[in-house]
Amino acid sequence: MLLTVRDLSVSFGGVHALNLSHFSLEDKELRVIIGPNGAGKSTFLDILCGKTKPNSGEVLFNGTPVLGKTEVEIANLGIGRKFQKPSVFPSLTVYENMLLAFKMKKSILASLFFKPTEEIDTRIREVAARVGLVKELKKIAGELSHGQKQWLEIAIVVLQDPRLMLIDEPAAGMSDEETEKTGELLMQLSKQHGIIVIEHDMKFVEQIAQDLVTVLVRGKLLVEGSFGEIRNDQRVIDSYLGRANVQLENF
Ligand SMILES: Nc1ncnc2c1ncn2[C@@H]1O[C@H](COP(=O)(O)OP(=O)(O)OP(=O)(O)O)[C@@H](O)[C@H]1O
Repeated sequence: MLLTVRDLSVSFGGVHALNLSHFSLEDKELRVIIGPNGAGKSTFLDILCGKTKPNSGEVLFNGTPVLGKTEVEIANLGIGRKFQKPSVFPSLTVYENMLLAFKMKKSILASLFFKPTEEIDTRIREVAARVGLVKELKKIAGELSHGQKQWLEIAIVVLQDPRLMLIDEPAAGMSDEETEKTGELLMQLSKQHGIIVIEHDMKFVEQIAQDLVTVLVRGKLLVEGSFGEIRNDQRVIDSYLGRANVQLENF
């Protein structure tokens, strides 16, 4: 198992945000987590990357305990996070943004004297090709389309070469074409990385859910199953698919 989670619990001001009895992910598995607003999906990813400290529980990443480690230590262990909100530097080029992914791995002093090597250049071009941004490398990131910005964010996570990528709503705000391209990209990436994706767009979930889908409701695991099982599960329909925040257009 790449990731094993037991009895993970966190509350904010007395409100249980997450109470997850178990969760596990295989190496190179692509898992989609769905659930209504406030179900604890982002909180779960926040705990996995060290942004939020749980009250109790256990998280083993490749056999190593994660809880208690800092965000940097967890990133160095091999867990990379892409947040929903774009965080690329808009005035830098795509290439420069990607270069920063290498600089940020170094100490402040070392980053001042950082010189891109041919190896780094090759790697940037290789990852840019994978996310479909080769022609945009010299473009200012602020001028990219919304979808391209999201792919740049994914590229930056990929450049850190994590064994596990945590991705929050990658298709939010994307056109149908961009959404489909993102799905193809994630499926490609899952050949090399374990991936956990949070998503509301059910058409997109259907495209990428090749393995299990996990449904969280009010901080708890409601059910796990294939996309087909989840879609027809009455408990999932009652607590999520029948509700307003799920994106079911064209579904
Ligand atoms: N930093 C925080 N302080 C206080 N309450 C929080 C904090 N983060 C999350 N919560 C609460 O914890 C619960 C779970 O929130 P979370 O954002 O994890 O849900 P979610 O499933 O990701 O929802 P959405 O689909 O809307 O993003 C909610 O009740 C939320 O208000």
